[in-house]
Amino acid sequence: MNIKIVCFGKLDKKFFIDSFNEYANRISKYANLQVIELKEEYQKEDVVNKNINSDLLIDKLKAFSDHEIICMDVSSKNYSTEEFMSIIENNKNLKQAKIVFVIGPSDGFSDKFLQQNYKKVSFGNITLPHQLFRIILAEQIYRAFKIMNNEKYHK
Ligand SMILES: C[S@@+](CC[C@H](N)C(=O)[O-])C[C@H]1O[C@@H](n2cnc3c(N)ncnc32)[C@H](O)[C@@H]1O
Repeated sequence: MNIKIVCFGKLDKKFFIDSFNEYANRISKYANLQVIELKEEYQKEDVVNKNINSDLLIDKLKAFSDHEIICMDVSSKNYSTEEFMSIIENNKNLKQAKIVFVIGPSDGFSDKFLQQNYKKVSFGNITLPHQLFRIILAEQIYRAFKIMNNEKYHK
């Protein structure tokens, strides 16, 4: 299975980098994981930044039209760990299993972006910083594989 995480900016603290690498290593037993980091516009007005960053994402995601695109969005439907796992599990059975998870920029997504036909997933009604969220997403992907493979981890 091929899994991509499209996100903004680089992890800028050692503890973020180490934590993400830990889960990325664990995931590598089950899937090819690739992180695509986009350059975030943050120097203009918030609404302008949001539109520029969201338009960049829409453009980038055109290259992944053969992937299932999952947009991580705080305000969308809440997914339990098991529901999240089902998304990955459903893809696992496809011949060409390709998933892209999208983490938004610090100002979130524009209305235009949210109107695109992407599946949207929330991990709950708390807003996490995008760097920390990258680690939590990686942990949930790893957890999903452990559950799918009936391996001891999830409690
Ligand atoms: C700092 S948050 C953006 C906050 C922005 N005000 C919003 O409402 O989207 C950056 C990104 O992290 C991800 N994120 C943070 N918390 C999340 C959650 N609870 N569920 C899903 N995604 C989350 C989303 O992809 C979000 O676009």
